[in-house]
Amino acid sequence: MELKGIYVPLITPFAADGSVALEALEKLAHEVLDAGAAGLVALGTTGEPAALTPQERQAVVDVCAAACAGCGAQLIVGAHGGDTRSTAESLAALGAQVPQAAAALVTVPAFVRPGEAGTVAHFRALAEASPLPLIVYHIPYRTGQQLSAAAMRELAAIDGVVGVKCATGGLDQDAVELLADAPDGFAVLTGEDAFLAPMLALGAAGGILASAHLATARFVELADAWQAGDVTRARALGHRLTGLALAAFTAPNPAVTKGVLHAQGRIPTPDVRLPLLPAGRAEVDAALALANGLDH
Ligand SMILES: O=C(O)C1=N[C@H](C(=O)O)C[C@H](O)C1
Repeated sequence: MELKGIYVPLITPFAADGSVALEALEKLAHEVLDAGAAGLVALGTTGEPAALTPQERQAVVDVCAAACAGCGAQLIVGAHGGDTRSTAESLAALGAQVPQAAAALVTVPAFVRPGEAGTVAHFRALAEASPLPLIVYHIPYRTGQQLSAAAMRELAAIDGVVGVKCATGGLDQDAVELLADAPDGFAVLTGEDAFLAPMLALGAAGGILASAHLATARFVELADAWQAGDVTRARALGHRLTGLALAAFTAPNPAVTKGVLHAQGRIPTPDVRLPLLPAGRAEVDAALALANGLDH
């Protein structure tokens, strides 16, 4: 199993009555897969998993699993828990629900700040118990826990840990150090939309990117261009996509992406659930203009 390319962490569309719009989700899933995405991420940050009921989360995973199965794409599912025991329970439940999933995307424990050694011990315990391979979701501005390149190498050495999603707010020294000598069979994916191009240039395997909803084929083309070593094409495309990637994050994710998808008629409402608020008109219009200019 190789993790490579562009994975779209699907938003969760809501109907006007506030329920999850599963038909719209299914349509969106097919749209991004038809545009060349390597797979879907169900219940990523972008899917607002904390605001969904357990039943809604299950339904979202089922829709994404069916869409991936239909075209041989990879399914990655977010698994969340405040501690090791509850995260292991979530992973066991996921393994029973979608044993065919390529991996579970597991956040570094948030708020607790267990230190690097505690984080490694957490993933070692999870990997031993998990029915699914694990991708470490490293996002220190949400979790409060930094990871050095050395710690990421320790994680990469654990059997069953198959990759890391680096979302560190930029291109930092630890990612550069890790990619300079990337561990075999360990996928470094970026979760920092505006830094996709430089991360690919350094050898990242791909990305998990909310903004890839809005121009999926172009993001796929960018990843393919770097893989093929076509630097001229990759650089030009990377520059064009950077504007869209930045515009998609001018309000807390996924508000702008939902606003654009709604304006394009692809989801029934732009609604997000509290504590998120909908994006403003100006933010949506700016991203919409860029997305329409790139065509999805
Ligand atoms: O859904 C995800 O997973 C992503 N999370 C990041 C975040 O919102 O912090 C952004 C990235 O584009 C996808």
